[in-house]
Amino acid sequence: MSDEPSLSNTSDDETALRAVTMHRPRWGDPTTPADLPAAAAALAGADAVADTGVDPDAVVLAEPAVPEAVRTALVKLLGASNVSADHRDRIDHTRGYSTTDLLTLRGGDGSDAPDLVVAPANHGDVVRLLELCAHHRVAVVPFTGGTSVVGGLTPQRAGFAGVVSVDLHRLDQLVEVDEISRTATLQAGLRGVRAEELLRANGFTLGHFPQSYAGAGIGGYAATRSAGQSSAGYGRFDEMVEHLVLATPRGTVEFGTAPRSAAGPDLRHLVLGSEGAFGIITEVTVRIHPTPTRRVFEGWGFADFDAGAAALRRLAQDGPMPTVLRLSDEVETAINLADPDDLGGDTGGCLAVVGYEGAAAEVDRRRDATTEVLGQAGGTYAGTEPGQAWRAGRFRAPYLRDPLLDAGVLVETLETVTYWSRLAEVKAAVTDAVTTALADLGTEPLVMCHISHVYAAGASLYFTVVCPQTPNPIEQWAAAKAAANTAIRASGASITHHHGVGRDHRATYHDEVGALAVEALRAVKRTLDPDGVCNPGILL
Ligand SMILES: Cc1cc2nc3c(=O)[nH]c(=O)nc-3n(C[C@H](O)[C@H](O)[C@H](O)COP(=O)(O)OP(=O)(O)OC[C@H]3O[C@@H](n4cnc5c(N)ncnc54)[C@H](O)[C@@H]3O)c2cc1C
Repeated sequence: MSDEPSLSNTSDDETALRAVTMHRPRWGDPTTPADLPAAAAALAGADAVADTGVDPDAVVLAEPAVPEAVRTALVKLLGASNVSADHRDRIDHTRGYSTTDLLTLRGGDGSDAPDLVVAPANHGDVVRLLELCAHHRVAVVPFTGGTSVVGGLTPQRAGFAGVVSVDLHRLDQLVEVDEISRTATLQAGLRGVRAEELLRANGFTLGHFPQSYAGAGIGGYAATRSAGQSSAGYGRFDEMVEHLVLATPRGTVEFGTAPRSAAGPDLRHLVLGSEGAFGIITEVTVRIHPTPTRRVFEGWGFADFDAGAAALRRLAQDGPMPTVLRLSDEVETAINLADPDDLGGDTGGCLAVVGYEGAAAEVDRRRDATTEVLGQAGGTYAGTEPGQAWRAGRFRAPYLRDPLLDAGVLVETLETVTYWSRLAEVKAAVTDAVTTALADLGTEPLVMCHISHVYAAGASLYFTVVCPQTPNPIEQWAAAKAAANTAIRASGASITHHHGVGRDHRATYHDEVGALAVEALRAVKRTLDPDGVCNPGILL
């Protein structure tokens, strides 16, 4: 390699990030908002009117509907300071962080606000509050970081005596580190950033860094089968999980007794991805790794997306595997939203970001071997600067959505996963469907795509869509998303690789798995949650 790799501990990397308290409808640390990049203003169109939406404090909420007896019992169980009907608390637990969620709240609609926000201190509290809510038919929404983008925090209210959001932030302990087995037991309310801090103090990393890292947490990762940006090296979150503890209205169930077992089906996978529909995950034991002593992030250029995808496939199938492996298509390479200063810059072709983490000698060995494969596959080494720039900006990128929405730009993402043999077809079908749907509304979009999670058999596709807003951007996005869902299903891909099902994907998910499978899941729900109070309308 011509340039010396940097061992990075810069102030803007994941080791320096602090967990922040987010306030809907804006992202991240309120003291560090993003400015609208000058070049992005043009994306809004000539008629755009700047609008930051209704002040959240002015959003009108219904009187809390939970029966007084339930509220009194919750106060007795958790203490008055952990049972809140405060306006700001309710707003901050209203829906998630999809663009539709944000636009709905910006429009002054607080109709999905929970009646109460409660904060249990431990597993026993969670079991008891579930029993109580089941007895009184009050719907329960588990809340870890609140960053769901699929309507996972918007339960069905009809038929229930009220809705309680269970914020798990007090379950924030690193329970145990088993250095010999290299596992750690984490309470579910731990935010990802804090979990990493605690593990780092013990010489370990979890290696799970989703783009929502500033907000999301352990319970949410497990409940949604989250995938972090280092999935090539560390795996998806569901692949890291050894053991889970689930609180249900009928008591406690534990899943996972050994690293591999032939004792029937692997029941951990009933809970991973269950999105609160079967109960509340209170504790997760995960695999951990020694803190890396070397990190290198670099860029590779490819003539086009197909050439880049073929190179990634070679690595995924025959190795070696870097820790981070992602490929932007031509449009995303040219329009780099993660680096606002670079907006509009056109380097041509496609950029791949390749990252390595681990012990120094092992990183060097893996990097040399990967370099050889990528070179043979037609890649051009672009130095460490593009990789470092991506790493430095990756957790800032979500901040950009707020000024874009303020300026009248519609921006949203969607994702899917398919086999390598169908990847190009699925990419083209989704791009075409979204483009046609939005162009029909007079708002021709930019549709960008990248691969960020690879497997021997296939890869995920992640799309970012940007266009001027129409007067009704919620309906506008609904049209685009419906077209994308149809294209995804018609091309045989899955409705989601890592965002999950929630309410938004429920119908398409049921179509994907089939009626009998849905019936089987309903039977599980009936057993664990006979009154159906656990996140009703989510997943099932
Ligand atoms: C800007 C942005 C970037 C994102 N990037 C990524 C990414 O890179 N990778 C990725 O995988 N996802 C990403 N997401 C989606 C989201 O962050 C993930 O789904 C994440 O795993 C959710 O974690 P959370 O702690 O915020 O969960 P929450 O939003 O609190 O909950 C998610 C769902 O799980 C349920 N739930 C929460 N906690 C529990 C629990 N303890 N037990 C049972 N059910 C529970 C909730 O009721 C809800 O249905 C992104 C979202 C945003 C807004």
